Amino acid sequence: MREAMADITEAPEWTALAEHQAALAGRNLRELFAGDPGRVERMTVTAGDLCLDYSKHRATEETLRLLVALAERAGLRDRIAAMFSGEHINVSEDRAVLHTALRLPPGEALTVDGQDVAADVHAVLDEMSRFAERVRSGEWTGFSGKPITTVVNIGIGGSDLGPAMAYEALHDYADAGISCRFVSNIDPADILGKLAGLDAEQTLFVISSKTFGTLETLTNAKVARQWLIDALGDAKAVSRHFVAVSTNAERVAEFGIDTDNMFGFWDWVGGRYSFDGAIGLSLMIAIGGEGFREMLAGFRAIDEHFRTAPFEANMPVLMGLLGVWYTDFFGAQTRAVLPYSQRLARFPAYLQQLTMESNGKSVRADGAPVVAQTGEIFWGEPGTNGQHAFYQLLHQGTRLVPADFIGFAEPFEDRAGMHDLLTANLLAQTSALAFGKTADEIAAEGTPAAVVPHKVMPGNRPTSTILVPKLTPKTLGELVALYEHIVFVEGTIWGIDSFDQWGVELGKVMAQDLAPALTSEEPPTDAPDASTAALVRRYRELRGRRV
Ligand SMILES: O=P(O)(O)OC[C@H]1O[C@](O)(CO)[C@@H](O)[C@@H]1O
Repeated sequence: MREAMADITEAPEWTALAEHQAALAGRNLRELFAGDPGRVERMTVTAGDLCLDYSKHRATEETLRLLVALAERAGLRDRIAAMFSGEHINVSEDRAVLHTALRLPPGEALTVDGQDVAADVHAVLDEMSRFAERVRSGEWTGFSGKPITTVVNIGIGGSDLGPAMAYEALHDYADAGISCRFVSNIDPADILGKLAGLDAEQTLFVISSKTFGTLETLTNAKVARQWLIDALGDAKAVSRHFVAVSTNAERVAEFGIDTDNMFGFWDWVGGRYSFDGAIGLSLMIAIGGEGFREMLAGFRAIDEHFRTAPFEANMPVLMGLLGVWYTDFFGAQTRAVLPYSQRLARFPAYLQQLTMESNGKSVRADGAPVVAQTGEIFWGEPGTNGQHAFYQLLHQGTRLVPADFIGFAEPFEDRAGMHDLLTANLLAQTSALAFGKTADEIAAEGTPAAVVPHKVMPGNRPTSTILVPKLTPKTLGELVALYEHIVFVEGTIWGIDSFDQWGVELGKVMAQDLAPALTSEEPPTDAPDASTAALVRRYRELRGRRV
């Protein structure tokens, strides 16, 4: 039986925040800015290369003081120390949570549960680098002796979203002429689409699965293996074209991949926290070991900042606390993440797993029901596409949607001043969201009275703006670590275990149970409920099977 946790909503700090919210609710951002010339300077914080302006939040100095007090009450300081030192803070699985060890600098020691974790991490990184270099230089060839030109990562969830997002973000740094594709869905359209046009002789498959037991990944991997054998006419080709990333050597061997060509990690790395380790192999092959290590340096810079900066100047702490502020004191349900970079198109999808699989929980770490709302719903699209789709609701809808805007000063390429226009749009949006336009201002422009209410821009809509010099391996690492730690801060306040994901298991088991009923030519037997039974019959009818 775990020790019962205190109810955070009963803490005086929570009550103080609730009272403060009531007092602040009637004040808008125009007022908060007008009465406070030092606001922007005070509400700007840097961490590594990231600069966050959080002045456009419905918060004052007092809000931040109270939020920081809440963090202290929740024991955030000790929790951070516990995570970094390898305590088993993933209580439901009795595991350490050590993704931060994946980016420890060479030479720094960390022993956890009697294991030299730092040495293990660097041994795998070195193996990955050696292998990546062999592929990149053409020394590692396919079965027929030709160099590899395409890497296909097969994985799902954390074994896909991280490397897929990072490859798209960093493909300009792919300097060895090797491109990557990512297959995840069990829908055959995914793998068939990604295999189309590939030259089997020059394709390397990286089968990425922490457990090596995931239905989607193993099924796709089998399809890929058959495709390769059909194309090259020899099953012996598999060993030159398949490598694995996993914690489970036994299953890798069972699948038929030589464990000499397996890159390992450990149960103290959660899937959604893993692409800065071996799960990033495809990315490393594309951008090289050096680029990958630059990315790790970015992660590390934010780890250090998170671990050491005072809460008042700590970017992940401030952003996490503001997440709690809107979720629990304003009733906000969602948070938009709006990168003004086409290269970060997959960043919101990546964050969805990172944040929602981590903090979408209704019980606390001690097994008792949560006492507050948890788990922001993350969503977003790159700017400016979102502006022409859903920003209408952000500006004039009835819901409060706090948003993170992410912009980059230096482009990779530019035509006709497009990059400055992109940035101008980011700045315009955050300003319009914050300060809006009043009925008087609209009427003064000569707008007919009947139209004025439709054009009123209420403003007072909170945003963070993160400005980054350039999208590089390092700054991508910084951005990802920032959100990893935001998740941690929120999870700590809510008292939940942010590192398990039991909620995904039931559906997986039920799908396995249902599959025979769909595929058999015999009449269907049991289904779990009447609706599902009827849908099974309908599906079989449509598929021309006996009902
Ligand atoms: O890497 P694996 O073991 O194939 O798991 C893939 C994904 O499946 C999940 O368990 C969710 O279903 C994720 O947490 C994980 O990232």
